[in-house]
Amino acid sequence: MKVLITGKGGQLATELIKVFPNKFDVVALSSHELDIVDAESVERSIAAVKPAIVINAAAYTAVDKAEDNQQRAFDVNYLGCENLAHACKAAGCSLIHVSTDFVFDGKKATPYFVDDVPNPINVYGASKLRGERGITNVLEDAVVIRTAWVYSGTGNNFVKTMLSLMQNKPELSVICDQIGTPTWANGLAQFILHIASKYGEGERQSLVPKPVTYHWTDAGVASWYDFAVAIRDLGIEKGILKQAIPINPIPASQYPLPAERPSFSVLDKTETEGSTGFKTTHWRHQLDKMLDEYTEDSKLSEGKT
Ligand SMILES: NC(=O)C1=CN([C@@H]2O[C@H](COP(=O)(O)OP(=O)(O)OC[C@H]3O[C@@H](n4cnc5c(N)ncnc54)[C@H](OP(=O)(O)O)[C@@H]3O)[C@@H](O)[C@H]2O)C=CC1
Ligand SMILES: Cc1cn([C@H]2C[C@H](O)[C@@H](COP(=O)(O)OP(=O)(O)O[C@H]3O[C@@H](C)C(=O)[C@@H](O)[C@H]3O)O2)c(=O)[nH]c1=O
Repeated sequence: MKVLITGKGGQLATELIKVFPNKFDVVALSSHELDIVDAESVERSIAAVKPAIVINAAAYTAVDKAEDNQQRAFDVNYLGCENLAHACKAAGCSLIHVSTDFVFDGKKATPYFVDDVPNPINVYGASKLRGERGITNVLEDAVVIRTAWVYSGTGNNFVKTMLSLMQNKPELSVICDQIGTPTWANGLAQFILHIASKYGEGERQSLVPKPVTYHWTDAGVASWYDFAVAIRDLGIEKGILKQAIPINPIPASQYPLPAERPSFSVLDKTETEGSTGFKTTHWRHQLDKMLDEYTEDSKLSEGKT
């Protein structure tokens, strides 16, 4: 089965390429090869590749920059999604799209259900919500997967930022009153593979009978502070870090940023686990595995093995 992945080079696309087995004919295209904002580019690529499924891993993910680049954030995260949905509909292929916990305002104190009412509090979240709706309004068998706090060995993310700061700073202050769930991009890619594998199981050649939204993160709950402490402690244990620098828990009010973030954005996965049969793994266990892989990859690139 042919699968087209957008956003090649990003964290998720990189892991998707790794986890999809050979029985899938995977074509991944970078933003230079397929610009999702350009409707013609989208139509051309889908017509040329003829995929059964498109996985949209392309997005504008710079949360703070989006506040000043609203137009670009909406172009990529909304128009780009609509372009993909229309092209998939015309070509008769299915679309798996990835969205975010930042569609919620964070005012709940218990995990968000799929049908809780979204109310984004920053430009990035608002653009992603428009993207979700742009897709589900057009495509009958769209799959939208909301995830959160994604990290991997590729690109920019909290884990790599923390490891770098922990090697260069005497101490760190990290927000303790924003609560969510870290998610290893590799686990998310495995979940997407599980969903893609269901293609064609039903009567129609489609993924699902009607548009569906899943919540998918790793299991458990953490503040950015908890996450930073785990990164430090596992970093020491694995020899990535030489010393354990102090980490001070601070409120978000003491770390002002251009974009406001939800103070609580844990996603409830029980419905997703029940309907897909795919189980989440605790974030700390996933972080442990990611750091092992990261250490191995660093050794390889330094020619130490
Ligand atoms: N990172 C996170 O913490 C979270 C991410 N998500 C969602 O998960 C998905 C994957 O995120 P992640 O892998 O982390 O993102 P990355 O920022 O790592 O990668 C995004 C990719 O999208 C590409 N891209 C940007 N604009 C376009 C465009 N116009 N056309 C085609 N490609 C484009 C980028 O290419 P280039 O570099 O060339 O611009 C890049 O390769 C996104 O939908 C994101 O919103 C959800 C929750 C958390
Ligand atoms: C570097 C640093 C960050 N922080 C805080 C700021 C922020 O609230 C939090 C995380 O910062 P980041 O900029 O890495 O993450 P951020 O861009 O907020 O991450 C979000 O990205 C988008 C794409 C999503 O969809 C979300 O799910 C979420 O993952 O850590 C500290 O408290 N201390 C520090 O030293």
